[in-house]
Amino acid sequence: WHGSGEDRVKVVEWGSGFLMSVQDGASAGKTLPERVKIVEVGPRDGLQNEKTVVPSEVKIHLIDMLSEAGLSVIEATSFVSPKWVPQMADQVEVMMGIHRRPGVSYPVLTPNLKGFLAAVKAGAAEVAIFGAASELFSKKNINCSVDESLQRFEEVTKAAKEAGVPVRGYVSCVLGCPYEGKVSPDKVAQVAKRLYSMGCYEISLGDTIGVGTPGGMTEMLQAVSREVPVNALAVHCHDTYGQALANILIALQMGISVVDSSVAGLGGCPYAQGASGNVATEDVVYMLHGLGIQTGVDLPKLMDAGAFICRSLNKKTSSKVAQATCKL
Ligand SMILES: CC(C)(COP(=O)([O-])OP(=O)([O-])OC[C@H]1O[C@@H](n2cnc3c(N)ncnc32)[C@H](O)[C@@H]1OP(=O)([O-])[O-])[C@@H](O)C(=O)NCCC(=O)NCCSC(=O)C[C@@](C)(O)CC(=O)[O-]
Repeated sequence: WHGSGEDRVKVVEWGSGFLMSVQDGASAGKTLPERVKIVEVGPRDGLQNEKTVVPSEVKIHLIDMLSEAGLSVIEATSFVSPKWVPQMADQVEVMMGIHRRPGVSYPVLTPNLKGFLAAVKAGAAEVAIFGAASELFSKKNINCSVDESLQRFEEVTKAAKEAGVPVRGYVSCVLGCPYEGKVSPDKVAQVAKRLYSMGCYEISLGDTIGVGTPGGMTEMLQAVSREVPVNALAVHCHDTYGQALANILIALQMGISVVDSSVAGLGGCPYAQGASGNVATEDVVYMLHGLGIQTGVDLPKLMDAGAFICRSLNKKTSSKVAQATCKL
């Protein structure tokens, strides 16, 4: 049971029965990971696009609820220019306010050395740099070409290495760009390789506008995995066209065991026209548990976090699982 009073509803994880047939069918003969690490990006990717200012206390409470729910990686905020992304301007308050649970990592986005230094000063113990496989998206998002961005990221990874801070790397627009259209898998592989070579321990491949389908996902992952070991890859799927879970299943079948998602399916990138929210964490957890894959996440507690942020933002959840089981 989950919630209280009239809102109390029964959450049943139907997963194992239904998804066994998926295992018997689509995944037949393919080994799925026993455990998946979920990287919760709701407080950053989810909230960066909100039009009205979300109070820092709400962000802090959300992050604390997510860590209570068992998520081991929660992307907390961004150290980017407040002129570019005003919603993340309270990054220091957020980093200072959260109750850090042992064993939980709270990475933050840092586009350049200035952001990295500010993040470390605010207590960040892990950072993420974010590049793109599309020139026009790179220009719109971080105001420089892909090559220029990689030079900036070299400065960040060098400083991070000296400070002993792990760095995660993102590649955006891996399955399509809102400004350039189709993106070549080879370009994605080149950018991923550069980020990995400069010391990123994990490369998250972002379908920023959620246009990819399983065929494109397979082709792109084949190209990238020729350059970067599969165990250093993650997928980051937006769900604009409803393809995210299918694409994630493909990634799992190809040996990837790190999945980014956003509670209640919040989000979208302010510099990617048409980008909708990330795949909902609730839906990813439901699918993974149904496949018998461990996540360490308590689904009812996660749904409480989703209900909390939806109430605070006065919006409906995008999670199908939450819609099916709650009166949101
Ligand atoms: C990268 C910049 C800063 C370049 O922006 P710029 O204007 O080219 O930077 P600049 O170096 O010329 O500096 C201009 C001003 O910004 C300041 N500045 C410079 N750096 C920083 C910093 N780190 N923190 C705070 N302030 C900064 C700097 O001090 C200066 O201040 P002023 O003198 O005008 O007062 C800007 O374009 C920016 O902040 N972009 C961030 C965009 C962003 O956050 N996008 C969303 C995240 S990406 C995403 O969502 C995709 C992802 C990761 O989720 C994966 C996926 O879905 O694909």
